[in-house]
Amino acid sequence: MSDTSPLLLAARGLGVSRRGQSILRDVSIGFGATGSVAIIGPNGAGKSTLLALLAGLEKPATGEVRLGTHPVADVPAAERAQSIGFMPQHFEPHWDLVLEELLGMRLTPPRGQAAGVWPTVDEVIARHQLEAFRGRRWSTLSGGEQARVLLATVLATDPPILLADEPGAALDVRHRLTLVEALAQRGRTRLVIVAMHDLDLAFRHFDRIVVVADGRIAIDGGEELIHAALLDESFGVVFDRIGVPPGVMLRARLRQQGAAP
Ligand SMILES: Nc1ncnc2c1ncn2[C@@H]1O[C@H](COP(=O)(O)OP(=O)(O)OP(=O)(O)O)[C@@H](O)[C@H]1O
Repeated sequence: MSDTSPLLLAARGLGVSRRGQSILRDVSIGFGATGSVAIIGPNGAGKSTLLALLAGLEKPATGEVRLGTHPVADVPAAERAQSIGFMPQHFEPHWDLVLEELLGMRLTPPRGQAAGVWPTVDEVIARHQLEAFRGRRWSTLSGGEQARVLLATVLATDPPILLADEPGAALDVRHRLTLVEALAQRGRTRLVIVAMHDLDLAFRHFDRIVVVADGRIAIDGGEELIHAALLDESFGVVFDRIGVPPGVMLRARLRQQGAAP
């Protein structure tokens, strides 16, 4: 997408191989300081790997990720954690703490930083409507409840960049919609990059859609991509575009089911 503003996060020529298999190949992509970006693509396409590289949590075999003007690998971990909030697909804390303790640990500012700008545990609990879980141990929360808590902890410090790996996967329809709307809204003032499988929500709510397929960026653009034939090809299905004013919705069919009824 054409944008002349400086990039906040940029990847150039990323390549990753695991067990002799190429997982990402020559991936280059840049993101400005604001925007909501949905990363979509079939299972195993490389979405999580790309997010982990962008977060500086993994190192590529080739290429580089830059956070502002610095290679992300050179940014000290504490500073990186301040700049990039990362919500992984799976998270298990080292200790099975109760929510209040978990938030307390997360909300301790790094040494030398004033505590005043950080929200308190009570503020975060109130903001994200987590009162019912305050005294509950992590292991006793359902998958959807854990996802909500995780997001609250990641957002607590208001990082300029939020990377989230399928944050809505375990959420019921209302919570998923609430979450996606909140992430899209956040993209107006911050950079939000979300790997997700719900194409309908991606196209309806996000500014930019990046399709990763077979370790490459297959398409990168705006909502007009919903009409791209490459979308069908990337997912290996046939999409029917169904008019639902003001836009269209995708309904997938398996290719071997033949032509349209
Ligand atoms: N540690 C690992 N060792 C070997 N292969 C790996 C490892 N991590 C990931 N892979 C492989 O890399 C490929 C990309 O994985 P990745 O998790 O990035 O895909 P994804 O697009 O996020 O998939 P999904 O939608 O299923 O979450 C997959 O084939 C996966 O099996």
